[in-house]
Amino acid sequence: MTATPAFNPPAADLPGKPYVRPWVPPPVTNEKHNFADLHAIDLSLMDSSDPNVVARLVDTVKQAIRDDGFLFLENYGISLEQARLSLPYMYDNISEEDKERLLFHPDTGRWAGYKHPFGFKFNWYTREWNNLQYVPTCLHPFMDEITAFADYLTGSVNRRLLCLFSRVLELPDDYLWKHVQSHGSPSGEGYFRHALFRPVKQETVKQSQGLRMHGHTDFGTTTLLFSVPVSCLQIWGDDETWHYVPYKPGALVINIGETLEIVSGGHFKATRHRVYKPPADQAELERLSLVLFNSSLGDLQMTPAIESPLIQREGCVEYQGVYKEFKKVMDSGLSPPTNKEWREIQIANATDPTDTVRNRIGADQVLIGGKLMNQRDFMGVKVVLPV
Ligand SMILES: O=C(O)CCC(=O)C(=O)O
Ligand SMILES: [Fe+2]
Repeated sequence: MTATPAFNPPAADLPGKPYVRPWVPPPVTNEKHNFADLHAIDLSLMDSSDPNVVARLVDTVKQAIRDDGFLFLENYGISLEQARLSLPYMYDNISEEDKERLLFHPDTGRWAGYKHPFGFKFNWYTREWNNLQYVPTCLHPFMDEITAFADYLTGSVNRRLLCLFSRVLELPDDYLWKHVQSHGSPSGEGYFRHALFRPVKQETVKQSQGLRMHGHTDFGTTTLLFSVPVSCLQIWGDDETWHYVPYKPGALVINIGETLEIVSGGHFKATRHRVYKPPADQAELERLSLVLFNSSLGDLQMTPAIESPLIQREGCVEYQGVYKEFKKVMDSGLSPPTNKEWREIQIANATDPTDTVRNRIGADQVLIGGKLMNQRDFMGVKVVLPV
């Protein structure tokens, strides 16, 4: 096979573009305990002319998405320098007027816009890509780079990943890309996030018990996160405890979303993860977070791709979370929510870890086998997640 073209970003020094200093990675933690051991996938092996190399790659991917639902991706075509991880610092120049005008309103079922609790988040949806009016003015000079970057992540990296996942399901290479993934902007119906989190006040750490985002699974197809040195992302292991995701410079952390868990009939695992305070030696560091949340077509019925020879041969797998709960809904004769209904109701009802009213036993929480769980019901689907 011919080699996949590498990312070729627009120049960073075009006339009129403000200078942005390169990103200086903060120090890694000295903490060694309690880190997950994840599979690493070299995406460039997909282009190998040796069919055995490609077959081994598909096998490794199969194991990683069944075992962990999280994996590292390397050699995917973007170098660390090209990623321009400093661009989020441009939000330091956002005007007060833009902050207010572009404030996000999750009750719409979308996380679009700007949020400023402990640092900031800016989420890019189709509306933001298509209309500069919804983009902070201070970012306008960088639209070419930000768009090209998200386009490459979606159209090249995610497309190749979905090709590998289609092969695991023994379906045609473009199956997931054509029939499941949404298209139409650099993030399709999903979104791209720039975020920079400042050190959290002691009072907030106490209120949230160290949590920054509750245990959850992502709604979409795949999530692509840039690996960053400040360790906050944790995954729920088979041992039923939380483990930090280690730092792998330049790698992408890939996580499987609920849509793929359901489409694969539970063969892929939408792993539960959360955002927690970093180890003590990183408590005072800023944390960068660049993430592309890929989403499926909004009107996709969340059901397994029964034409998959893997599913036909081995049946569906009901060992965990969301697929199992969707199956209960289908077995009772009701039709499960569409993808859009499913993601929007969850976004509109999301709770913050500092919400001391909802985050209590008897409100959103229950004890199951001695473990504290969030238990909620969305459109007849029961969602039980470790806190
Ligand atoms: O910021 C991160 O590392 C991950 C956030 C996350 O899991 C999410 O927003 O779904
Ligand atoms: Fe997530």
